[in-house]
Amino acid sequence: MILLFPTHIRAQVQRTIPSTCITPDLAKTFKWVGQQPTDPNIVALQQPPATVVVEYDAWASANLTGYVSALLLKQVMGVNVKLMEYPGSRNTYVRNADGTVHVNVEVWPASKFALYNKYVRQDQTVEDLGLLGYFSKISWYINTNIADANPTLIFDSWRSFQQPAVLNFFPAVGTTTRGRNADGSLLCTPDKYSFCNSEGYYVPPQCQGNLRSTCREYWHPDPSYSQGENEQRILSLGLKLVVVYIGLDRFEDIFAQCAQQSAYGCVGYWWKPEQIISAYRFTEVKLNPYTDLCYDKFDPANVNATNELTCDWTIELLHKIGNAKMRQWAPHVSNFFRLLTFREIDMTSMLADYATRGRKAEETACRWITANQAIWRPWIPTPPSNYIRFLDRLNTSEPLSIVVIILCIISYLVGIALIVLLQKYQASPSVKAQSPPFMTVILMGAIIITTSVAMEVAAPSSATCAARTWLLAIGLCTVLSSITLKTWRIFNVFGNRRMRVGNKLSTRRLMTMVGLLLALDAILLAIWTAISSPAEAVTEVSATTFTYSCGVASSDAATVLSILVIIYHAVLLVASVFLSYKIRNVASEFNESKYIGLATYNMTLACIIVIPVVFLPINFRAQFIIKCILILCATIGVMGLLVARPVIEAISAAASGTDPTATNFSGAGFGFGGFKSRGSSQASNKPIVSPTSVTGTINKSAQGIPKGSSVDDMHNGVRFGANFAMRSMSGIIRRWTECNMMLIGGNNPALTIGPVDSKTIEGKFYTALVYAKPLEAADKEKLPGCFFLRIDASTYLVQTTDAAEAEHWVNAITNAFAVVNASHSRGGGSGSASGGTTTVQSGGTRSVGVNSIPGLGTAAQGGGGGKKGGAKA
Ligand SMILES: NCCCC(=O)O
Repeated sequence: MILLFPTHIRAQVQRTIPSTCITPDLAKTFKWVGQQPTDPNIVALQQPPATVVVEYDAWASANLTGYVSALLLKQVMGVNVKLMEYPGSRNTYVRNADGTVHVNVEVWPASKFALYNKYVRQDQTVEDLGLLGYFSKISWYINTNIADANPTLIFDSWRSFQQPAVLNFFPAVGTTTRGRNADGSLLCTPDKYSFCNSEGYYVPPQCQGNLRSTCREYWHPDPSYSQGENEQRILSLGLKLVVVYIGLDRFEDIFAQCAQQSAYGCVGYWWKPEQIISAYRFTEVKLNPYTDLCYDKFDPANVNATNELTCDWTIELLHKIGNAKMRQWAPHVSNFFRLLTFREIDMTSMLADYATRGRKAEETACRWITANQAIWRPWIPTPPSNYIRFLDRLNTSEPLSIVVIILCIISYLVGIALIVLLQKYQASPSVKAQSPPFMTVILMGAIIITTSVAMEVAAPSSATCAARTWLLAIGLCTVLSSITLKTWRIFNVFGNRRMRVGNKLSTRRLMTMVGLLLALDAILLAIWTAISSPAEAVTEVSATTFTYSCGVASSDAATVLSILVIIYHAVLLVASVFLSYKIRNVASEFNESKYIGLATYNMTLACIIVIPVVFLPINFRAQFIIKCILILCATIGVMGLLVARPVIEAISAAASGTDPTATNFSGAGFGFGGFKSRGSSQASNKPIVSPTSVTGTINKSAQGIPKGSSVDDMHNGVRFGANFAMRSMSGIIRRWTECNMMLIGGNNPALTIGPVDSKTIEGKFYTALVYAKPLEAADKEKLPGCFFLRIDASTYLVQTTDAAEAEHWVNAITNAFAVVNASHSRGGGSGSASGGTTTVQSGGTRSVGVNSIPGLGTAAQGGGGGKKGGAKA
């Protein structure tokens, strides 16, 4: 059988459910509503869903059943009910299956077996919620008065409608106005019901053409009710009737009006139980008794002469149907509808009340509820044990919150202190080299992130939930975009050999880019906020406790937006990691790739842990502390590695007087600022090379040489530098150290570095793998007179008097070690580095050690002046 579902274009109506019927005191006894615990921490939560849509189809008994169930659900069980009246019943299975409605309280099954099989048995998208309790039957009725007024004629048999003498009492075709849909179209049109003609009538062959005037009107409220059955009966029984579809809204009045007079007859489709049948005088028309066999020959989709229907309707046992998933998401509502049953007397008494007391279904339903508590009381299920749950929320005075608040305060103080110190030391090379404007922006980002963590302590609400996400995202974007763009500039200036655009990447330009990235982030966040509507949401903690956490509307669009926001920040994070990796070998004062790498590693690790922790179903306190501590550690780490480190270097340099920008230096320290004013080099003592007392020797040789200057001893092939400043290019805090340097040329070259402070630290003697390199142009301006010295794998910055002096040393070292370095590279490569280094005792009295000159890296331990490994001394 083909199932046809005509489109219902008559609008459905939402009915208002009164809020006063059951007294609050009575409702409270069922323990679903009105539970007001004295402890303010106990909150009674209704189970989802917030809204259950109850359908009833537009006739009186269903209207009453709908109102009784809606009033009880709303007022006794606290469920939000939307009560919908539908004009046609046939699509109720589709509506229940797709969730447009959740329940239909009164379904007439006889004409819907095929639908039942499809949706309940096969698809299982609709659930049979059981019998409603009262019986029903559809019939043809005539007004009793016409039969009483004409006792010689028989009106109440189907055969009467083959008799012209009887038919003469009934309205001629076209007398009664046809019903229309809200859009003005006729109720029955051929596109929706194949049996109807374009005039909106069903006209059987025995009434077509000239025969039309011999036929009379048969009144039908709606073509979707018992679809095709009336039409096939008229055809199969050869009745002289044309079906007029009047519409349910007018049918009752027209039929009741007919019942109250005897001048004309009317025959139409109606049913019991129903109020007009009991309130007015109607007589059922006798049809052949119902048999299954009789209905087997009927096909509602094909009303024609090849099919047949000649018998009566069967008695129907009405039932309830509902959306199959309701059992999971609203078990208490599903249980209520399973238990809902009315006796015959309940419905007939309600219909009588409805007919006689103003036809207001909500009032009749309320009167019945008030008078029949004993009947409906068993329908109300007992609330589940977890219906009332304790609210367990994070308190600002509990230890976890206090720990987070203290960490936030520390983070704020570190951030603010660093901003102040940045201002103070902005001219110091170690600070200046890292671009103070970027460091300030990074600190501001860190402070914004800290604020987002502080918001975690505040109770969730629409405002705090949105603020947490906004602050975290904007803070992250500020930090990451600053790091990325700063690193990008270094990459382009020093690392990217193909694209030298360094000069174009001014700080102002890069700051504009940071602003653009932030603007894009803000746009993404604004769309995310509009679509996701962040707000507090109930989260189960246990069977008896719940908490409020931040949640978002669950929709595909919201998920996509959340993923986009995460991807946007992940891209910035990956970009900063990638660029810091790319510049890892750039030998520049600007290069802090190691620290950027460490900072981004911290942040990546925090994200890798925080994101799953936020989504995992773990205890909200554990979530809170893990999330806050990780974010704060990463934030403080970023401030420490990228800002505090150069600031501490600057403070340290200023304190020791080795800050090249310092205008004054203390007597104990070494001031590069004073170099240039110390005059020209002058020859003095000839250095004596002795492996056993190198430091003492070069320090003796340094006496009398102006600080920072060099002398060449051409006779011995020695170049001597006094009071240079040296600093490692690696290490967290890189301090300048004052030292003397002696380069010995010839077949066995050697570089001796001796600390000026020879009483407390030791010197070194290098015989191979010693390289020198000039600074990049950008560095030269900031660090005048400096060159890079690479010994094995460690790189140092050495500052001499001026650029010419630095260049001289670069050339001298490169030339002196050219042959030895080449043979080491060919032979053992850099692995032989330690073999080229001998640590010498200071003053011949001190023991040999590692890290003997702070800031100059680690030297292999050597004997008292002996050479080790592959060194070619
Ligand atoms: N009350 C009559 C309903 C008939 C039908 O649902 O088709």
